[in-house]
Amino acid sequence: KITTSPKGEHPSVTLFRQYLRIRTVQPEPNYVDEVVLFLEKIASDLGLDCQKVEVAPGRVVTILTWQGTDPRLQSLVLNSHTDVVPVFEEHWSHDPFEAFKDPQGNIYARGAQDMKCVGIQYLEAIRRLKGEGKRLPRTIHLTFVPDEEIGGHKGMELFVKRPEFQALRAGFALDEGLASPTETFVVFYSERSPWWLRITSSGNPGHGSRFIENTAAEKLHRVVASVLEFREQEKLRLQSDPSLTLGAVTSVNLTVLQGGVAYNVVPATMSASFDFRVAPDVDLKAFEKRIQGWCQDAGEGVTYQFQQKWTEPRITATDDSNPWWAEFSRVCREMSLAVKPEIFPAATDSRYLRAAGVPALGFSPMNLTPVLLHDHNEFLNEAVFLRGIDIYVRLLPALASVPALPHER
Ligand SMILES: CSCC[C@H](NC(C)=O)C(=O)O
Ligand SMILES: [Zn+2]
Ligand SMILES: [Zn+2]
Repeated sequence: KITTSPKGEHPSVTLFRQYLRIRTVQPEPNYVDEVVLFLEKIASDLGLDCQKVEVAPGRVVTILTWQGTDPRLQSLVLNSHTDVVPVFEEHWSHDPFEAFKDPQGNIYARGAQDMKCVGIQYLEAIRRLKGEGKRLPRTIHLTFVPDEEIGGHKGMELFVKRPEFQALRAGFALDEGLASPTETFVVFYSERSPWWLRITSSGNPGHGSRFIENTAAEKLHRVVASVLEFREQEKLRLQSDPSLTLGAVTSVNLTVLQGGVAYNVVPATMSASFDFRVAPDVDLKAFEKRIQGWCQDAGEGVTYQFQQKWTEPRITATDDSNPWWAEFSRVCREMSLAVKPEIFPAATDSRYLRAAGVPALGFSPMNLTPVLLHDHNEFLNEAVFLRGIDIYVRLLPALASVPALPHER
């Protein structure tokens, strides 16, 4: 239920704190009982249409819609995910699901930055615009999706394949970005492709006291060395060129090692798992060949399998060839917001939207804020949160008024 504001608190902040108290925490987020009801209540308060699409059992996408005045035009999609990552409660100074606010206005909660703030900011901007009697040409759909934090496989990945998504006729989308510790805001126009792969090495087994030839461990060591050498090169490339950001290079980490049964038994197989994040300008076929080469060079019986392999990186143009970018950047200039376009270093649901043909920008309007997503003591200051609503109050009318594009005429 939505209560009245504590004395002196802005009602948008109160609503934000209520959303933060809903435990949509992975791995068992409660979507259906609480979030959907919470969003339905807001939809009815704001006079927005509300539909629910259950993309997988218990996995509901809730869509709130503000109809535009010109039904021929494609819509603006404002996406946010409703789930949050787990917490290590003992490392938090306050209960991460209490949304405690300190005297400086810092609101501590899991999801304060990632990304319950953005979901409420969209809604509160629309509340204000509707309150001013505004009508906008393009329809605005707010999509609240499940399971982003575990890859979106039972969330956005399924949703973009559904007829209900087609029916939204999305022309452009906003989705999450990252906080920025400086005055400058960051906006993300592409993402790196997650490639999660396990390299398995097989070799001769035998007694641990002997010099067994051609062991799984020796070959695994060789391939791991090749991967880590590549890692070092990319790290140096990033460090030596100040124009590059993390998202612009390919990173890799060795994250899991498996194998072995006993100290004195040389195992027949061992494996190493890697989290690669491939930059969007990389030729993916050639990159896979390179991985194949590292395996072959390590010796017979070294193979790889993908656990996750994204092969559809897309870039949303950040020049005036993209009318959505032109409007976005114009509003930022008018508001004197410094904005830096970057490639998102990790993966968000934007990748599914872009691959479905919808240009998308990742933008969470949080400057002067340390980057604490997935970290202990995640917080957002209420003044920064409220400023974000002001920013959407300017952005949404501009984006929802982009004139008919050539394919819409
Ligand atoms: C590949 S699906 C996992 C998604 C997750 N997203 C974030 C933002 O951490 C990641 O990049 O690891
Ligand atoms: Zn997120
Ligand atoms: Zn996250």
